[in-house]
Amino acid sequence: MYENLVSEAFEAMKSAYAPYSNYHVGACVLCRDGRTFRGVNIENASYGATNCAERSAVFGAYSYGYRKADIAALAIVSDGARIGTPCGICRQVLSELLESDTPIILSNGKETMETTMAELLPMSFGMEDLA
Ligand SMILES: O=c1ccn([C@H]2C[C@H](O)[C@@H](CO)O2)c(=O)[nH]1
Ligand SMILES: [Zn+2]
Repeated sequence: MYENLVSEAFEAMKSAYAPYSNYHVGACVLCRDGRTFRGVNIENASYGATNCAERSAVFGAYSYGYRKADIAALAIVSDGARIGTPCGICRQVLSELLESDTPIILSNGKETMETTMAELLPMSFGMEDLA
């Protein structure tokens, strides 16, 4: 499943800007109307200013007016030795910007797995806690 989405994420990964870590990540959001939004990790000499690929991709979709109900799936791929999973900051951001059961496909080209935000960040903090 989601072979085309994973392929597009790998295509995006070629544009990753990662001169410090040399760890390249690509992501691709699939919207329910078929549109896709790519993202890559973009590093900075001020390391903390780095943006991850999955946040870049989801921010792209949101920038065109798509919201979590419009997002069908997210692929995140990397060139690491093992499958990369989203960092803590991305888990927090994605838990608000994706439905908890939206398929998230992770791959490093050798292995592929599917997960969800419900699995990646159980008991998450969100806007309902601010009521
Ligand atoms: O899920 C992840 C994990 C890490 N990175 C990026 C951030 C940084 O550029 C590099 C090393 O942490 O990988 C992502 O884009 N997504
Ligand atoms: Zn991240």
